[in-house]
Amino acid sequence: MKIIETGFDGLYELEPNVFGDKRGYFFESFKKSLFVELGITEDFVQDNESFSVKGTLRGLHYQQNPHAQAKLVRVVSGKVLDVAVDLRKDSPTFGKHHTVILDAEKHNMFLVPAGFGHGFVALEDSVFTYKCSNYYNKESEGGVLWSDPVLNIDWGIENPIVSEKDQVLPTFDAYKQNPVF
Ligand SMILES: Cc1cn([C@H]2C[C@H](O)[C@@H](COP(=O)(O)OP(=O)(O)O[C@H]3O[C@@H](C)C(=O)[C@@H](O)[C@H]3O)O2)c(=O)[nH]c1=O
Repeated sequence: MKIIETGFDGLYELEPNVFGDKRGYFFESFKKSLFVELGITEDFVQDNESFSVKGTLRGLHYQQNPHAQAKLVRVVSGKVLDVAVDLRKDSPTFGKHHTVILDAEKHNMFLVPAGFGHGFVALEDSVFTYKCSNYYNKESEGGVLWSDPVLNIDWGIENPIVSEKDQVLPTFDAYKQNPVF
């Protein structure tokens, strides 16, 4: 497993070792002992999967403490642009974001720690899967508006398909008035 630094504390891209042969491929998508060796000690307790048609955008989401979640995300088919925004008010990268293309053919993953807003746009029809270090808790859900110009995220798309809930998330300036991380 190759771990790629992003310049953000706790945020990593991961590239597993993939064994290809005439049948197809094999790789270890999660192995606790290996992650611990890499310094990733999250206790993942829930796995999620979603399917998004090309042009769908989900995010930017988080759960507040004590239900905050680290997420280990990847796509099993298709390709997405994945985005993590640092929402930790005392972080040197507060308000900044990092993007990575998650590609089913590359099998790469993104480890997004608690304290980040997370979202993605499907560049193709995509099946997205992720492990979470805390259970879903509806009352703890929060988010920041994906299109907020203050965040300056280049999603590479003009009119994405967005849920009603995600169209009315607070701006980053509003989040800054009452940060939760
Ligand atoms: C996230 C989640 C949703 N749900 C339900 C609530 C709702 O009825 C339905 C769809 O939920 P949402 O619209 O919030 O799904 P979605 O927009 O895909 O939410 C996800 O977005 C990405 C970007 C993330 O980072 C995830 O943590 C999660 O917030 O699924 C669960 O039952 N468990 C869960 O863990």
